Amino acid sequence: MAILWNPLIILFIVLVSLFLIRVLLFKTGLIYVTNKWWRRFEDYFHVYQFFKVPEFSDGMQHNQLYRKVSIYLNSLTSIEDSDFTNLFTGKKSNEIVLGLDPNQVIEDDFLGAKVSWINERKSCNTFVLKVRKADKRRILRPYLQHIHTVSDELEQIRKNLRLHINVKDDDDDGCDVDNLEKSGNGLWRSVPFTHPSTFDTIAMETDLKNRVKSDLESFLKAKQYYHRLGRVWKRSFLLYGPSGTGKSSFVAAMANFLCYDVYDVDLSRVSSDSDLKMLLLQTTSKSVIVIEDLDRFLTGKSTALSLSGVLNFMDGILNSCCFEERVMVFTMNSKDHVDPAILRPGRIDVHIFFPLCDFSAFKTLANSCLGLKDHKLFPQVEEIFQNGASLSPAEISELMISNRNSPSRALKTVITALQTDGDGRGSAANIGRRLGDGGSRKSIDESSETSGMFSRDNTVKEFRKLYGLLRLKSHRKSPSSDSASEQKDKSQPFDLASGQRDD
Ligand SMILES: Nc1ncnc2c1ncn2[C@@H]1O[C@H](COP(=O)(O)OP(=O)(O)OP(=O)(O)O)[C@@H](O)[C@H]1O
Ligand SMILES: [Mg+2]
Repeated sequence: MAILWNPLIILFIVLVSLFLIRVLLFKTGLIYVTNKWWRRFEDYFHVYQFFKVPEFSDGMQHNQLYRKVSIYLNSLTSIEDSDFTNLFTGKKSNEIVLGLDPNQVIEDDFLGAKVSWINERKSCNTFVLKVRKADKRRILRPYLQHIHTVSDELEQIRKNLRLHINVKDDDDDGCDVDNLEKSGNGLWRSVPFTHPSTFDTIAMETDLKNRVKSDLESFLKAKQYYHRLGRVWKRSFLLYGPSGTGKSSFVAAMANFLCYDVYDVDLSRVSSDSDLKMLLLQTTSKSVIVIEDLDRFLTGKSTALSLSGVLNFMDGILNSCCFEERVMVFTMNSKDHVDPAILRPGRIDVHIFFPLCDFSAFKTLANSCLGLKDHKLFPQVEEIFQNGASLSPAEISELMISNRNSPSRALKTVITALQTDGDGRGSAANIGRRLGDGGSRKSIDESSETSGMFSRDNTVKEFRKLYGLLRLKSHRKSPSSDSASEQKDKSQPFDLASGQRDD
């Protein structure tokens, strides 16, 4: 009998018992029952305060806080641990989302305090927040602020982006505008914006891409900064370069990155300057406003719009009234024949040149279109690029995509195309024939213009100059050489303006 009082034996029995209790609690689910009892027991020692968030106010106005709380609660992981909850299909076909059930209670932790919410469904739907009185003063305000922030972020992520296009009442060009959703008092029609382009899918110099991304990121956070400077919180970009170099895809990537709607202004459908103003007035914040091929429009014969109408659209007084949190993007094939007033410093914040394909862009395309990181034909391709031959990324990706079943054949086709093109870039007709009607080169003029830019001798120098990198470098080297205009540029995160201004 004395052996039972041996301390080692006692310790052994205690450990085994604890182990068995643990197994019993966790394997059977008794742990949940115990937790529940424990919480009920704890509740007896606390005083609680309740806050109601009704769906509607007394005047039957929608309570925005109710919507935000709902978004927030449905995103909590603790909803998965509830005794029961609703399952719904999400926006994507394979997505399943959790949703609170009527009268369901859900718990949350904030700054070390435990709070709970009841999804009350009576005559008026209400969320009831239960907070310990001892914690109320410390956590209530920051907790509600936290709910605001989280729900705003979630809304931004889940937002279904839309593409808005401007219409004329008497549209008779075959575009069935009646099937599109009306927006902005009927001047705009919209469709879901589902363009898959992202910054990852665009073949572009990495440094430049990162600069654009960080420019956009700092723009998103810069509301106070812009206001302190007395500037409207907007940013404008000029994307220019030969056809098929990714300008339109880049606009889509920007919109996807920012999670902004796109307003695509078709100037040929605008009948007067005041029409253009009305269009601008009816855009919403958090949007990218795009005018494509501005050079073509300005050098065209349209009499409906004046140059000053376009300039006012870009940065007129109207912008300061209703132009918060918007990004404007203009695309052009060339700046050459554009009125200098459009290009004057300060009119458009950032100028980005889109060059023809170089070897580095080629490798990005080979990776994305063919899944090739390296290939024995790459050195040959590199040599051809070094000799000055170039096609647009659109032309090269088209050749790769149509031969995607055989990467070697795809590369050989690209090599032949580059060799045929040579360093003259003059045979636009050939390329057009090679690529069929979809060939993206638009005119022989454009090709000769670009061959000048990328002549064999000064490719690298011109390339860097066009990206404005030389200027950025010199800024870094000589901060003391501040001219008035340089000072102005420093107020911007960066400026990729190139061409004459840099010379
Ligand atoms: N830099 C690039 N990276 C990846 N794909 C590209 C790039 N440039 C063009 N492409 C591809 O080529 C096609 C045409 O590109 P996009 O329409 O963006 O060119 P663009 O510069 O707007 O031409 P345009 O001046 O004729 O309007 C798209 O399918 C796009 O995916
Ligand atoms: Mg385009």
